[in-house]
Amino acid sequence: MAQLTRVSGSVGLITLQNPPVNALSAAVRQGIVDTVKKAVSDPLVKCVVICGQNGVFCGGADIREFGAPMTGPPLVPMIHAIEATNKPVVAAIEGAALGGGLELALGCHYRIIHSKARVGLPEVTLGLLPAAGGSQRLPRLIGVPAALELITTGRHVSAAEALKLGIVDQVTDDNTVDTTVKFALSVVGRSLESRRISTFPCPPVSDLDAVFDVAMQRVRQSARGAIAPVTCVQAVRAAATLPYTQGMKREQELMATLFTSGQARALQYCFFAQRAVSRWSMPSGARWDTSKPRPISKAAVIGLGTMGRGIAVALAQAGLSVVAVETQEKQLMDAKQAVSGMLERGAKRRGVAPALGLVSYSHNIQAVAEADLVIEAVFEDMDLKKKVFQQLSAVCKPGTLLCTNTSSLDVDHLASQTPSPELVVGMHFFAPAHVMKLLEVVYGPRSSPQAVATAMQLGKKMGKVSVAVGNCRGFVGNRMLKPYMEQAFFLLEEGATPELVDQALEEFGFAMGVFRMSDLSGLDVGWRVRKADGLVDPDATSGRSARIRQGRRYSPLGDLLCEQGRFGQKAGRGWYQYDKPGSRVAKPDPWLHNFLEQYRARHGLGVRHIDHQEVLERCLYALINEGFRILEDGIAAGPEDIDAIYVFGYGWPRYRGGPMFYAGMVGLANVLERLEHFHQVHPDVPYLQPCSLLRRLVASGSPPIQKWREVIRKVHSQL
Ligand SMILES: CCCCCCCC/C=C\C=C\CC(=O)SCCNC(=O)CCNC(=O)[C@H](O)C(C)(C)COP(=O)(O)OP(=O)(O)OC[C@H]1O[C@@H](n2cnc3c(N)ncnc32)[C@H](O)[C@@H]1OP(=O)(O)O
Repeated sequence: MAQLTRVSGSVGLITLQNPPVNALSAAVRQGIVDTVKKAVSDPLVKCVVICGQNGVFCGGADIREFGAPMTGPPLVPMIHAIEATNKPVVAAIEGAALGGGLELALGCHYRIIHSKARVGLPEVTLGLLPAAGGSQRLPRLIGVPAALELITTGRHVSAAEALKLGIVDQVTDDNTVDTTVKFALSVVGRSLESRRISTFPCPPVSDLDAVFDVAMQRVRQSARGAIAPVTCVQAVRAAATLPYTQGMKREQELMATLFTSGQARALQYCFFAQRAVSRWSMPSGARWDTSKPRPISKAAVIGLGTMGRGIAVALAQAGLSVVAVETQEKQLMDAKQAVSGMLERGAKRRGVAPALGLVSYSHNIQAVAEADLVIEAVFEDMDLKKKVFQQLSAVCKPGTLLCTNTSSLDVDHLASQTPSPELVVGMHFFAPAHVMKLLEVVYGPRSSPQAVATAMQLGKKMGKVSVAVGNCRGFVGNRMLKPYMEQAFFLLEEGATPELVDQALEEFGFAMGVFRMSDLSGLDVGWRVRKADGLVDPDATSGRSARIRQGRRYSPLGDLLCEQGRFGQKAGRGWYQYDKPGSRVAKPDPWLHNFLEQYRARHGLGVRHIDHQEVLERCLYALINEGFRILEDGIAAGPEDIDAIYVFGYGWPRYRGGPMFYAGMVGLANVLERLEHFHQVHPDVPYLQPCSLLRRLVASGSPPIQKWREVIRKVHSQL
């Protein structure tokens, strides 16, 4: 809806009304068309101000409407009509003017913005381009290079920067609507000829081809397979090289290709998934809206290795006072320096003062006595963590929330070391903890809803995408990673190379293939876990039995590399070779290829041709299958939780929506059929056996992902 009122005698004030962000739904667009017409034809109205209700100008097109057939008046002619009026129209921007919201403002003759508001054309993050004239007007207003950067990144711009770039005409600290009303009155009678951006020529650029070549190269490199950034460059090129009308035609053509693309659907799904995970629920029925978090002002971190340092930084940057504890003096001194450095660099980037004073350091665990919440981040060893939890129980004040940053150990077992297991949750950060967006909040069977609510709220405060998950080996992310990596190892046994597997996964859109990733994180990490699980058997050297452990197919390849000291990047060799330890440039290693050949010969393994399709199906479908098991087990409440975890923590390409969304896109029946095939070929690989929830979903007609929860609920009610 949009409402027209007359204020200050002769100003037609149009207020967009569609909470929470005044998105341009069909009703709002209709409202704008009607009120503009009315204001223009009202002789008492001399000028028009457009604003949004509740302190937000407009969050853009209503993303919820994208999946459905278009109704209501289209945006492009609506904005043209505003630009063409003979009465000045001024946008009063509070909160945000994003996407179609900024395009609407660019159709106005002037723009006044509040100093705390921001503007931007983030369509590219939704797999789209600014197709209500944004790609044609913005370059005409601020020049091609600046517009290219804003449109291809989707970056939000502060009011101050918007003024500097020339996007807005004035910044105010006062009441934006009052200021804009006065401004509108002051420009009544002035010619509007020079205020219609569509009539501007694009400011000339000296070497246009070079500018676009560089931009295209940049987006191709950083977008890794995403089509919208490339299309955005093409649209801006149209602005720079074509008359406005033809540029608009091109904008629409390009938008049409994006609008129906799977990538746009995936990215829009991610937008809502990111927000849906904050509405968490537990199998007990506890929920986000009925569980009240505790206030946390003082936190503590135990253990200042890489993870502990990052967590301390994340907490301090969120404004909490932090006690950082490390028992070893030398490690404590190193950590102090490292944490201060990270805080200083972060503050410089964000243009704020570093929160150095918020962190205090101690080698004595007694220092955490007054903390409201403690995050244990010591070495991944159950006995050590148990000891820390026992100490914490003795030291902390009553009611302190005890959290563990374990990546796979049993949170409930740790909880049992304390007299208040309801106050224990997992807070699984991802390295580097002050940078990575994902936080898995792990609840055990005894964790209280209040403890979960507190950890989730703290995650939000730290700017994380926090996902509440149940307690099981590896939780959600690492549990799904296991079958994925296992398939990659098996593919090497069957004839693939690390390069082939990684190339297939990187072309799919992963930032790094499984072997490069494994070299980066260190092969010894998994080796230690496998040893603890009793899987590593140094005596089993040849024959089929050497590749069977605990009754199922097993590849000892990773163990054999570790026995050679090939721990990955830090050792200068792993699945690849590196110029020196710590170098990041992975090169194919003839030693490794020779080693694989000898290994296959020793075990009598035939080599066959493996193509990218098989790599993707084996690795990804095994991972997805485990995702369905996780849903079936109630470890994740819905597919959005799994997808958010993979997109924000595991480098899954956002434009593919996450593993569960991807399964829906390729077709659940297809995934099931391929898993059945692979399981038939490899009956000794339980991870390839299709999960019963997947069968159930296919049997119920492969409903859209939004309906999976209904099927899952039915499955759970029958258990
Ligand atoms: C056939 C081919 C031709 C087709 C031609 C079509 C022509 C189309 C022309 C123009 C197209 C324009 C494209 C766009 O405008 S796309 C939208 C661009 N806008 C955005 O990307 C902004 C998205 N929103 C945000 O960034 C934030 O929400 C923000 C506005 C900054 C507010 O942030 P915050 O205060 O943190 O609040 P939340 O993010 O939690 O959001 C609150 C709730 O509002 C919902 N929301 C937000 N934006 C939208 C939107 N644009 N549409 C619908 N809903 C939106 C959000 O989901 C939250 O809801 P909930 O609490 O239920 O999760």
